[in-house]
Amino acid sequence: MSLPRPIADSTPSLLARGYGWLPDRMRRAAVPLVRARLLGRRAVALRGPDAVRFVYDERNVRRHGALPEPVRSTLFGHGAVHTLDGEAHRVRKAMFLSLLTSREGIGDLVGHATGAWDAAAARWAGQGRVVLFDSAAEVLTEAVCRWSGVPLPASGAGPLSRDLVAMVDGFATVGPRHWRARAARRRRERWLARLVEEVRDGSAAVPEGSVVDVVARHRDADGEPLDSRTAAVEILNVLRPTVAVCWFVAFAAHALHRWPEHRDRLVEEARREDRETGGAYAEAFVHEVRRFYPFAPFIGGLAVRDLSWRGRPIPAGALVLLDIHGQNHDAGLWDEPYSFVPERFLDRPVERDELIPQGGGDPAAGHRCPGEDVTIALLRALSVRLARLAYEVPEQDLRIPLRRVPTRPRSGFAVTDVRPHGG
Ligand code: HEM
Repeated sequence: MSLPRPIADSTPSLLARGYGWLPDRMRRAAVPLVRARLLGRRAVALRGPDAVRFVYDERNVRRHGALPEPVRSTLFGHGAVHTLDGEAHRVRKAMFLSLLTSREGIGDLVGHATGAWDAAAARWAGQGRVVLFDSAAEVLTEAVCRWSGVPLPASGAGPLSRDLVAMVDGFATVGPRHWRARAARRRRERWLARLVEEVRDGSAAVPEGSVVDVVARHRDADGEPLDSRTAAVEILNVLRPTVAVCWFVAFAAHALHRWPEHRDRLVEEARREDRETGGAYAEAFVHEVRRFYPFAPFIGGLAVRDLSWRGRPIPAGALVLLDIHGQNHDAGLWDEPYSFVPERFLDRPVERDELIPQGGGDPAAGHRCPGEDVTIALLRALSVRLARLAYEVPEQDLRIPLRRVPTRPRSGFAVTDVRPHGG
């Protein structure tokens, strides 16, 4: 099977255009399939619920060998669950799902996060200027360490939170941000591998059933425990994305600033229902934050064999991308996709393969994010707290550049004159 004509490599264009690259290409294509060449490899990009089912079918697309080295050395780690297929993936994934989907476990994590937020908010009141992105990252680092059995460093949550943020911030770029991400990963993998070794030889103790305990005792599909470095990689695959919820916290602050009517509705619902962690409206708000604001641009794997998508050939070995950002703004799926309208999620159930900010399909059977319930619960509770917090928004650069991946409000969303109890 061959492509109609040679295609120039689009990697520089992707790096330069960021979130706009794929949706722009899609807009120009007559069919929802784009052909490109990335990192020297043939690539096709798809979108839509049918494409989700196609891409998440392991008979079509597999992950082994698909992730470029710069992404493995920053964002996910070598040997991570993201890179596995078949039985090896299912067994490793079951470990994550057991840790991340129990109602009780999520409730405990949210409790740690709201406790850390309230303590931090009391401190913010005495500070001149607070950058919400950075402060939320510290709150979430403190919470996830307490919850997962990872000892909080004596220096506090700050340096660790900056390393965890760096791993996400530097995966899709060249230059200093990328080198910071690599260094942060090396440092934290070494530190957590030592912790796993100490837990295994009995010189350190962690709570039974905690993330560190479960990962240290986990056995893979081959019956073998994880080597300590891979165990560290997987512990980081809980810590790092939990802290990455700070991107959505900054976006939630941005939304409440641009469209303040949502603030009253969040506060009013929490008061009416006596639910500190928010109700149906808070959940709809969170879904809209995850849909509307750009975070993960796309996911990808390799075509297992010669495939055909809507009659169009995809050669074996091609990189198959699912256009997450584009699908979350597809006018065929969402009315007025570029308007921020949480109510859209009150009117209809969330379809599994339509809203895909954290991947699609069934998380147990494929690679969909196992932390989606955690993300929603954390963001619900913190959005309500954010809505209740009184503060001023000083002059700053709140633009969200689409060329930067991952993006965020340029200023990180700074606030002043914080009054924790609504002034
Ligand atoms: C900050 C918000 C988050 C976003 C935007 C996000 C997004 C994603 C995306 C796009 C994927 C890839 C899906 C695929 O490859 O098909 C993924 C996978 C994953 N996420 Fe998340 N995630 C978030 C939060 C979390 C949290 C809170 C955790 C854990 C505490 C988590 C743990 C994971 C793991 C372990 C995987 C790999 C799953 C697999 O390969 O089977 N994520 N996430």
